[in-house]
Amino acid sequence: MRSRLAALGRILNRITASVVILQIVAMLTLTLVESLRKKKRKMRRFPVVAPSPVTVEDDEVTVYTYGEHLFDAMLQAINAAEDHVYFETYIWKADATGRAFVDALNRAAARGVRVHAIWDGFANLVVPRPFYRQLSDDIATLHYPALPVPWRPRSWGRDHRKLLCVDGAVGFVGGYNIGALYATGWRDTHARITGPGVAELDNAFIDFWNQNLGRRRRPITDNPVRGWESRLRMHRNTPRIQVYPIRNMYLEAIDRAQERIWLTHAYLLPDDDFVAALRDAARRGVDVRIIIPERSNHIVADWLSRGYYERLLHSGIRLFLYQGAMVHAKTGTIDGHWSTIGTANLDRLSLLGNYEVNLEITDADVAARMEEIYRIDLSNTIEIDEARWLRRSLVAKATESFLSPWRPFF
Ligand SMILES: O=P(O)(O)OC[C@H](O)CO
Repeated sequence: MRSRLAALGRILNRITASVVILQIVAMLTLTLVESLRKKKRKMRRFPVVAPSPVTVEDDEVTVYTYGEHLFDAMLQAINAAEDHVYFETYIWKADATGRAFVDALNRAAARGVRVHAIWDGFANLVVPRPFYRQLSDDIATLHYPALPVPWRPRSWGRDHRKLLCVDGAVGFVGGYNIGALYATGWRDTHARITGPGVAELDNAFIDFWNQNLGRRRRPITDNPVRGWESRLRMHRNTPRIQVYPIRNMYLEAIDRAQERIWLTHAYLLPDDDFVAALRDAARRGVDVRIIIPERSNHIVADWLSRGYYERLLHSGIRLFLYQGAMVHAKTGTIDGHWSTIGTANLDRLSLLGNYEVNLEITDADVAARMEEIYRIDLSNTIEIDEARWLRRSLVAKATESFLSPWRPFF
């Protein structure tokens, strides 16, 4: 009996290993085919909204939806810096845009501005090290380690944040990484803040820096004063202390919604509770819409994401596929009151894995701007029709199911 069980165990192990290998082969094949197709695909223009500031109490919030506009504003802020620059990015490409940031940071350091720069090691594995060596020795840097300590799960999170703070007077946060492709080819969203709300961003940067001093870095001793009742609040996922408030921020806002929940997300792989919250909202009559890229830059993520569509559509949630360009935004706006612009995707890596920052704004004027942007984005989408979606090919359905066990890894 024991030997039969052992034999059965061996067979099961082999089947499991074969399925896993097949899944990996399938994902690699999809990625390879897509990368060949991508080379032939032409980038298309997409509608954008000119940035203009919205007043929120003593702050001003400007929403950026086009990379060139944003990068110009960021470089302008660095060029005008007099006291300090805190710069943090997930991806920092070694191209013309990346170099423009190196040059601006170097110029700021050369005129005596205190400059700190952080970038993620894993996200930039393909970027040649000499690129970062162009940064002046006067700049305090943190190349966040590419490899975590395997036996310390708290070290597994990537630094997925995108932040810039200048002189405590102006700050930027949102989905944009630094690179030429993002300047013109991707539709993303970032916010620029001026006023006391910048302290929220400063504080987020300083905490991260001071938690990662290592042996050679000096702490930042600034202590930005943050208001208790501000309409602008920063939520920070911090794996090191096992705190992930961004998921909760979304769930709470979704739970409050009475009229509309309009989300735009690059990668849609929500957990079951998140899906349940959206479905509950749709069932109580809330207009729930999600804009997602028709084709993102990660084809495997797209296939995993498609596995959710049926359930979402069936509950009355409307899905809109963004056409001709990668939409990389991580935003939401609810009921004309609440908005968020941040770095967190709707996937496990962002909601329960990485360092992330999301700005939560409770303000009708900002929500109106976000809705205006949403309507413009909608004009560049095609809505998924539930009946047609149900008729998609059997191969497509099988691929979605076959890959679905990998969702928790994204
Ligand atoms: O991780 P994100 O959301 O900054 O997106 C980055 C792209 O996926 C890079 O391939």
